[in-house]
Amino acid sequence: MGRGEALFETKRAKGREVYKVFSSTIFVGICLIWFYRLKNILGREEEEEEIGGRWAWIGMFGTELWFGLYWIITQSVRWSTVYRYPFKDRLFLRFEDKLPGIDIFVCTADPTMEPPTLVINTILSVMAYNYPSEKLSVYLSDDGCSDLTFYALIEASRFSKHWIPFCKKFKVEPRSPQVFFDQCSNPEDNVDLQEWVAIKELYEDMKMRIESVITRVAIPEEVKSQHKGFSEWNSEVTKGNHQPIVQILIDGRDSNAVDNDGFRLPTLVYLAREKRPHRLHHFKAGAMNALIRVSSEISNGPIILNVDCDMYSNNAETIREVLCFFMDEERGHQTSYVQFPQNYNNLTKHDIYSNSYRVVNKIEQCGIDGYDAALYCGTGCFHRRESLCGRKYTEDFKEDWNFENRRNMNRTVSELEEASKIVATCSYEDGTKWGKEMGLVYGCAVEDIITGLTIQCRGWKPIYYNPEPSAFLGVAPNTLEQALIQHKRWSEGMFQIFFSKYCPFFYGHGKIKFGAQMGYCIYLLWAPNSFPTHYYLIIPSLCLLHGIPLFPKLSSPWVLPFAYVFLAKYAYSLVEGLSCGETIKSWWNLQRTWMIRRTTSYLFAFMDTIIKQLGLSQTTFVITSKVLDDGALKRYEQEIFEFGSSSSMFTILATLAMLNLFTLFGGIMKLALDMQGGRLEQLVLQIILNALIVMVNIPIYQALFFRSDKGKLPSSVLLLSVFLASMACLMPIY
Ligand SMILES: O=c1ccn([C@@H]2O[C@H](COP(=O)(O)OP(=O)(O)O[C@H]3O[C@H](CO)[C@@H](O)[C@H](O)[C@H]3O)[C@@H](O)[C@H]2O)c(=O)[nH]1
Ligand SMILES: [Mn+2]
Repeated sequence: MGRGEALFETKRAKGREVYKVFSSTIFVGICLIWFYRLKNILGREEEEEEIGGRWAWIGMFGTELWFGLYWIITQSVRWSTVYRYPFKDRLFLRFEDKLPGIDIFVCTADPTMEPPTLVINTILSVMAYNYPSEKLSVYLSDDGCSDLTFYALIEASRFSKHWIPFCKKFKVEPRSPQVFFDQCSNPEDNVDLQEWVAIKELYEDMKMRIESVITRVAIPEEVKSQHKGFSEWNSEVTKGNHQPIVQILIDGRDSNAVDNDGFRLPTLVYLAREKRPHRLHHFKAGAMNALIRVSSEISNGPIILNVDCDMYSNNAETIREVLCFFMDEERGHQTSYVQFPQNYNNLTKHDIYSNSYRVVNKIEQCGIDGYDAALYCGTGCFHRRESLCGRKYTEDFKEDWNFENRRNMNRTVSELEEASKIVATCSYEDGTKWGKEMGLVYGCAVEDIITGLTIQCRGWKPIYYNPEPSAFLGVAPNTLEQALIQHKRWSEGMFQIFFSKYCPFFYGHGKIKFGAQMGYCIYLLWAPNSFPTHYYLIIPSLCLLHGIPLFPKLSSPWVLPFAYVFLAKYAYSLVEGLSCGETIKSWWNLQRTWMIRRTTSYLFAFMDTIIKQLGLSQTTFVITSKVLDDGALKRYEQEIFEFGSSSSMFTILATLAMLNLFTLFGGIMKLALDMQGGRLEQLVLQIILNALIVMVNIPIYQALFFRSDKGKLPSSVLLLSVFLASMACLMPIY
């Protein structure tokens, strides 16, 4: 392999031309549907008089117009799919002795929802990367400012002396100890049995110590005496009100900081940035910006990896692969960040809450990448420090990869800590560009997406890379409520971007490609999908009950576009899903999940966005919990829907389900009594639609009527939903 060969390659997906032809036929179908609606609304007056439902028809037109336009937007990312291939052997030949320093940021925010053992497993997995340890620096940002998390990190720093050499010696994968021991309850062939038993025991002991401290709530005095850092937690410190805390637990420059085999350890730093009441802290974006500054004082690596506390490294080689995208002589200097997909290790077989995002990860993200606009998704992302800190891309930009040049070797640990505290105060950002043009952008619940967009608009070209096996694995929300809360935050944050000055069509105009602008809008417009979906779930069913036809009759040729668009779209979606690794059942679950998200999370997100636009409330960030009680966990594993409370979201779901049940039976009964063949022919499509909705809702009926476990829907929800659905059925339709 000679010098100068590219360090990575980009390939375009095949078969896109065929797809373009196919999607054009769907487009024709959609236009015909629009035409049919318009024609009927405008020119059907006499007939109208007797059947009624004019407004219902107008609503159908509006709904189908929206769905059609939204479908067009989703096409952009299917026309330009690219795949990336790094060559890490070439990197090895050219750069092995010149590898740069890497700074790794892990964010945590709450010791109960994000247990310290989970956090340190992530920390240990990234400390153990197959990379020169003295060039790695790992930073934990603790927005919970919890001495329990701090204690766990001290324990992890000690355990790492055993864990890192063990991983490197036996090429262990994955390098999260918990996951590693869970996955192989018997040591594999390549691992020495004695050493395996010894290290497992050390791990279990450590875990027990951490958990026993957690159950005792307060840290025992004898533990506190082990480290000076505990003195920071005096009686006045609370989560939302405390001084900045920076503790360098391992100083990678120190020649005494070595593991059991005598090799240098990575730097390890604990950070709790200052927080004060009445001071906005900007959630994760604020934490990340503090991390950027603190790390620039301590290690100042040119590349920053950022992971959420649950996203452990699943492949020890990842850093070298990523460096190919940054260090390629030809194109590397354009790369701002390399984003990996968010994958999870706690998915069930048929993915009941549709957390796998297989099509998004394998097609849509690659499609946006094809327009040089890979999305930044907040975790599993390697950034170039310069581009993240607001630098504009210029052709002559050249990174200084030299490790020694960048790092301050002379300052003592306490000098570094003091300097870091200054940049981690609340007031440090006052009057600066942090949160606007520097670092992560403030004021949006999806700080990641908006930040990625601004970086692209500064001329950089990010990369999306989806290797096998996954580079990172995390914890997906495993109750319905958690999943919906997450989607509410996401869809709200994204819709807010659409309305802000960052709307890709304006902000990105002339800076990113039009396809990319459309690609962004697939996600930015999640929230407004809620109304048309509600409409389609309610009105055709009610009209069925009232005998008002909304679709062409079966013998009319106008049935064809409806049937074609529906069948072609769903058949394609199924094929696409299966090709990305969905099962038929998980695909079916996905259709249900979309319905549920759109009718609940997106509805609330839409309304809250409007309220925020009016200036009536502030951005918040509701953290998704990563723990579950045993009963709920068991139900999750058995793929039984978890409700268990009477939240308003569940009431909406139950009401929609009951309504469709009533209208289906009511509508069919009425038809049967009527005995008019012509009527039936006119309402067939509505019956089919209504029946499909009922089928999708089966788990909700089970939770309402047939279950007795804790995760069922409470009877108060049943009563309320029956009441609301009946009222809706009594409503006249115009
Ligand atoms: O005030 C806060 C709130 C959250 N976090 C951290 O942010 C991360 C993501 O929070 P989580 O509750 O797990 O939300 P998810 O929906 O799983 O996060 C996804 O979506 C977020 C944007 O909504 C991105 O920030 C995340 O990176 C992305 O994984 C976690 O590590 C938290 O500890 C903070 O550091 N400070
Ligand atoms: Mn998460």
